[in-house]
Amino acid sequence: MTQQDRPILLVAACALLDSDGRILLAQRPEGKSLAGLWEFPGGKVEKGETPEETVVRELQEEIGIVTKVACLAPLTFASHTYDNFHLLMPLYVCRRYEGIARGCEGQAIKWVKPMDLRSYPMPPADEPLIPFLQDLL
Ligand SMILES: Nc1nc2c([nH]c(=O)n2[C@H]2C[C@H](O)[C@@H](COP(=O)(O)OP(=O)(O)OP(=O)(O)O)O2)c(=O)[nH]1
Repeated sequence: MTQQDRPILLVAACALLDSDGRILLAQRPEGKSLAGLWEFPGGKVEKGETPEETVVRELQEEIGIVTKVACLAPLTFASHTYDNFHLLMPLYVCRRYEGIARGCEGQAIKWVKPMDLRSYPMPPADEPLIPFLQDLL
């Protein structure tokens, strides 16, 4: 695939924080691309959605917590070329939400201290995001 043929894929993701300043990571399930890697909850921005609405929806669907657009603060973004698309992924931080996080789609989840983020293999697009979280927290 040449650079010209590669579409930009807009994915919105979120660093959900607990009161101890730990970050929620979710493990990508078997059968999906990048299976087994640890990611920030989120997903593709669907037609008619803002990225913030995507995050609110995905957090509810995947992690079972309820939050609001106003509770999301933009932190940074990932911009990374994969084989079949170029990923553009805004990363939000969310500290205010209701409910207890769980893997609603059977995926493993983990609350991780900022210092320990590098112990969890992440998609290549996510690597440059780690220092932003470590500086924030
Ligand atoms: N949610 C999320 N996706 C990420 C991260 N890093 C990263 O490269 N991605 C990629 C993986 C996927 O290609 C895409 C998110 O798509 P998705 O999660 O909505 O869809 P999906 O699992 O069905 O993905 P796919 O099997 O179609 O590739 O963004 C991340 O930290 N969080």
